[in-house]
Amino acid sequence: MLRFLQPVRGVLASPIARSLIKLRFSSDKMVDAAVLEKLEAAFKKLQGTESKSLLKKYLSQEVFDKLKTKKTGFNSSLLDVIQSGVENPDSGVGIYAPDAESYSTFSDLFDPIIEDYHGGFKKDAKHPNKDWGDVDTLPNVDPTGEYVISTRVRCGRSMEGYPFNPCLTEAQYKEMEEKLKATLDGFQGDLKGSYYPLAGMTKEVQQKLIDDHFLFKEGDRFLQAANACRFWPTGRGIFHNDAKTFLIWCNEEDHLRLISMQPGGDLGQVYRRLVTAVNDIEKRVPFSHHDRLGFLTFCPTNLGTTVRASVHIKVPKLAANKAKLEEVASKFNLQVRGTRGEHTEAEGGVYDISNKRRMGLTEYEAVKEMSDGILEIIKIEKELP
Ligand SMILES: Nc1ncnc2c1ncn2[C@@H]1O[C@H](COP(=O)(O)OP(=O)(O)OP(=O)(O)O)[C@@H](O)[C@H]1O
Repeated sequence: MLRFLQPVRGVLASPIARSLIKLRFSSDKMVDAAVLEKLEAAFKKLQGTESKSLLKKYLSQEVFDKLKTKKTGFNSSLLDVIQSGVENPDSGVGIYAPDAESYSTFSDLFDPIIEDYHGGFKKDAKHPNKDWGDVDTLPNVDPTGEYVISTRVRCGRSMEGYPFNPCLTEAQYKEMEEKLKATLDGFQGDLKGSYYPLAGMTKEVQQKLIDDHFLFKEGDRFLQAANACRFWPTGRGIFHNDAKTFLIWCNEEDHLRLISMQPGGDLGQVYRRLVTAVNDIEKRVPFSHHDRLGFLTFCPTNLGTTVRASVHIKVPKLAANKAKLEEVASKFNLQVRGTRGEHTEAEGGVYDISNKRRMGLTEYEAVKEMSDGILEIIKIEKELP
């Protein structure tokens, strides 16, 4: 520590040096001068943008000063948390947790963002226990098949004992992929399938899987700026059953994404399949869970249930008035995305509409929120002249 502080003694007048000296006796966990300098530059850059991100909204000078010298046991600093939002001022949120400890070390920034995003999950709130509810009670949201093109429910899981993307080593990526592969034989019946590593997959096959909405896209600038794409494509891949109705993404944004999807609006069937698969894999792989925050994920928007239930839906009358569509969606706590997912545009009038909140409610309630909202959206669409 002392050896490290000596070079800055000559510049005691600078705010960076003062912060370091102040913390010298209070904590072993403090960032080095180079990181602090980058952080100061990043904060200045963010202040100079018109960004509408939650990062910009909640990273006040006071919060910044309180957090800028801290780091976690994995050496993650505030820079690791905010760099994606700084690089991408068009981010909706703009922060990621490089490791689980970040949620507490940088709680002065995470907590208000979590509360804002998840509709009032306060810093003293506790996420409810996992509860998939009565899996036989969710409806087909569009029995006539006029509006809903496909339905998908996904959840994220982190393997216990591993940090998130920015802190993973190449060896850990490989190890995690092997661990997943070793469990996949356990799937029975229509969940049975094969694992396809990204390394070695032809570009044509990869692009077809992306175009068909089965596989994550490559080169996501938000994840790249968050330092989440190191050693790509090592340790990344996709498992799917023959019918491509049940899929697992390995080491994209989260360690695992478990996905159930199919054409049409039969949410009940999609949900039952996901619940069966998650219950099955949870018996074989231990997942990171936090007492207060629920299941842990890389992005704070996914904490808690981690569930995003979505439909691809065509509502031409509502789409002709995007403001109205957004108004209805927000009334039902829904999020509207483009056809290829977050940060994309609607193609041919097809929107991806999903539950926005994932914390402070159960898995069942999160999916029900989407279901109720979509039923209402279809009703409004039918009533419009
Ligand atoms: N209901 C749906 N039917 C078909 N494809 C869907 C549906 N919902 C999402 N997708 C597809 O899933 C892929 C991934 O989308 P996207 O990355 O937005 O969401 P995600 O996997 O839930 O993760 P995240 O919220 O972290 O971005 C995209 O190709 C998207 O079009």
